[in-house]
Amino acid sequence: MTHIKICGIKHATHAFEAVQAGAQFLGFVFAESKRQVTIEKAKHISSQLPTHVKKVGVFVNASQEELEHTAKTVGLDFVQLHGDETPEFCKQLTVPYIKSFRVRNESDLKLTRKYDDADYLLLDSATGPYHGGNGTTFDWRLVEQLPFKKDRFILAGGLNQDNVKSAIDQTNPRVVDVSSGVELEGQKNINLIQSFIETVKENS
Ligand SMILES: O=C(O)c1ccccc1N[C@@H]1O[C@H](COP(=O)(O)O)[C@@H](O)[C@H]1O
Repeated sequence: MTHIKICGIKHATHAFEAVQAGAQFLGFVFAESKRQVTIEKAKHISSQLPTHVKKVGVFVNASQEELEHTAKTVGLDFVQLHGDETPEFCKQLTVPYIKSFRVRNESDLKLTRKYDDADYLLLDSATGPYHGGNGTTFDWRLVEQLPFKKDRFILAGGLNQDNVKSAIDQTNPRVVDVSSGVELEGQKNINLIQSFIETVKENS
């Protein structure tokens, strides 16, 4: 079964609806972004969520101190790293981590081999001005060359209710991760969150 991560949560109601619909992971963006939340806000939302829901903090080139402090304060299960964090940096972390890769070609996939202690490896699009959350897809055929086991594979980048079935059929990820694709006019939309989750559940 494919698990679901709804990322860019800023409001408790969106978190509750996503969990009710069946999301297993929720993401809070602490990196600079239109989806950025404060530690206090994320902690407030996170403290009201069931323990089976995995809380993920999204960061870009944060220090080890910031990652670990935020994880402890908010009660994060994972930190998700979208910057230039090296394998050596990641190995020192005392919190479980997801490493993100911006995929253009096969050699981008080879980089994943260096992060052998990552809990999950997330493949995202390289198209767009931001480190993530661009709402663009990459060539899913590249996933055929995946150099790690599918049980650690998170597919991200431009997913939405219309393309997630073919994304799952083509790449068979452990987790699908969506942010832009469940937003309307820059805000999370409960109907889009529900229909994304329903589509994944029907097709995995
Ligand atoms: O969502 C953001 O604003 C963001 C900012 C900085 C790094 C990562 C971010 N989001 C992550 O990007 C991918 C793809 O998102 P989308 O569905 O294409 O919008 C996903 O992993 C988000 O968690």
